[in-house]
Amino acid sequence: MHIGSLINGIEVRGEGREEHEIRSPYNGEVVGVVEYGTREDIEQAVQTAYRVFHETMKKMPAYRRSEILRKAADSLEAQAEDFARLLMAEAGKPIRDARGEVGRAIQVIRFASEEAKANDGELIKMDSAIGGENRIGFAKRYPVGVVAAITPFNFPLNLVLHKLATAFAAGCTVVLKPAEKTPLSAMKLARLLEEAGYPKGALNVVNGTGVDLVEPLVTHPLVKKVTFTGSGPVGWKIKEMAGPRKVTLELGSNSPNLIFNDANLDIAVESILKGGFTFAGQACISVQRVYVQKDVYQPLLDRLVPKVASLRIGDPALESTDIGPMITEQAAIRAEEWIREAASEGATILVGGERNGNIVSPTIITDTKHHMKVVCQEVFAPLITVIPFETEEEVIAAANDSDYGLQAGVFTSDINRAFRIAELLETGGVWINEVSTVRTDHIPYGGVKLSGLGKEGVKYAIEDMTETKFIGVRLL
Ligand SMILES: NC(=O)c1ccc[n+]([C@@H]2O[C@H](COP(=O)([O-])OP(=O)(O)OC[C@H]3O[C@@H](n4cnc5c(N)ncnc54)[C@H](O)[C@@H]3O)[C@@H](O)[C@H]2O)c1
Ligand SMILES: O=C[C@H](O)CS(=O)(=O)O
Repeated sequence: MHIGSLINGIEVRGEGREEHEIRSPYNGEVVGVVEYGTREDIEQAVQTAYRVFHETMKKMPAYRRSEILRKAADSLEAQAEDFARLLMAEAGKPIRDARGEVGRAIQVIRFASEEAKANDGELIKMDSAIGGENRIGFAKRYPVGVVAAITPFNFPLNLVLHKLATAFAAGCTVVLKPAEKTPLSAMKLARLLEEAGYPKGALNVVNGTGVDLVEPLVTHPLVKKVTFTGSGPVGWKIKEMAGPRKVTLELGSNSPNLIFNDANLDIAVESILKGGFTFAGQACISVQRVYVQKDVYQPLLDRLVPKVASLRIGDPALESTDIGPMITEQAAIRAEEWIREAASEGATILVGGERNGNIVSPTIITDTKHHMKVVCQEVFAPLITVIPFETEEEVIAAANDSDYGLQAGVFTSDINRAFRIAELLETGGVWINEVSTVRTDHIPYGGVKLSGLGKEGVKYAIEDMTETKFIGVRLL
């Protein structure tokens, strides 16, 4: 696959644009070539998106937007295996996980198709206010216009769709800057959306690095909303750049998962195994800090350690592979350094802790201290820390002692405790008897503290791509 950027339905390439190879994170094979767009491409893309918003999208009825999205979902379903193989190739995602991502992406488009036809406002009970008698009032939502979308490498299809399908459902147009490590699936998706009926220029994609392209994109006067998913430092910098524009930030975390002595340990262990190590832990809600009540601490480890040790590491193309490569060797080296640093300060590596090229073996660390990076920062690697606790108060304080707050998991069979803790955890979402890593694509999703700003989840992302206008009538 050789791609450029997509502006007004035309793939722009050549004319001095730099070529970059996309290589498999597993074996280094060339998977495709991308030509980086320029600042002028950003200018063209935003101008196009602005024109198409006013000339075309504003006139397109909701039922038509819904139909186009439905067609896109059908088309993605028909090409699901091709997309899964591309995700596997460009991101090194094990093929079973890649299929899972495509399955979710199809659902995202279907949710967006339904939401495109949902109510876009509400009637206000005007006479609740003194002076509101004989008035009719309603709040109606309108698309903001041009949306700038910036996306990460780890779910290069689904997280792109959380922005593109929702913007289209809302009636907005988009300029997308996908992760430079995984631009191929984004471009294949853009073509699919155009074939399904997106008007030319409703979706524009400019490929290249964030450093080069994001500042001119998010500061462009015609851009009305910036939606970013990625790492915290970059996200908060983008918010500063974006100034008065609406901003959504979906950032990282070091997700806590709390296991009480009345929990079903088998379910907890299976859930941690999946939630801590899928896609080599490269998910923002990956299980990272596992707090276990003292009397079940050793029994939990006795069950978990052998299962983690037997995860199958290797070629993401194989159906049997559980753990593939990390996205780059640099990312794997960083994880290895954090593990070594913790060990040098007294932490115990119960299993894993080794690196071979881009692959970090699935790792469990105990005897950690709060200040260790593997505890207090986002590890974003196949690594969990297991920490004992005694009381509910103690574990709530420990879980909340974090700069982040995206999702949490709590395992207990005591319904009162479950709700008590759900109220007290400082996170955007809490699961009971499920790990932090689970997300269905229609729930409100987004972090507090340094984990982000605003919500995604199809309906919620659409809301954030609209402005509410009050319209009132005085009855004469
Ligand atoms: N909360 C969520 O929904 C969510 C989902 C997925 C990933 N994430 C987070 O994303 C991170 C991993 O993804 P990543 O490595 O692709 O993130 P990243 O921040 O490096 O890159 C994300 C996007 O930002 C751009 N970018 C990078 N550096 C930039 C800069 N200096 N200026 C402007 N733009 C820049 C990249 O080109 C890319 O498009 C993790 O921290 C993870 O937790 C969060
Ligand atoms: O990496 C973080 C993502 O939000 C995980 S998911 O794709 O939404 O499940």
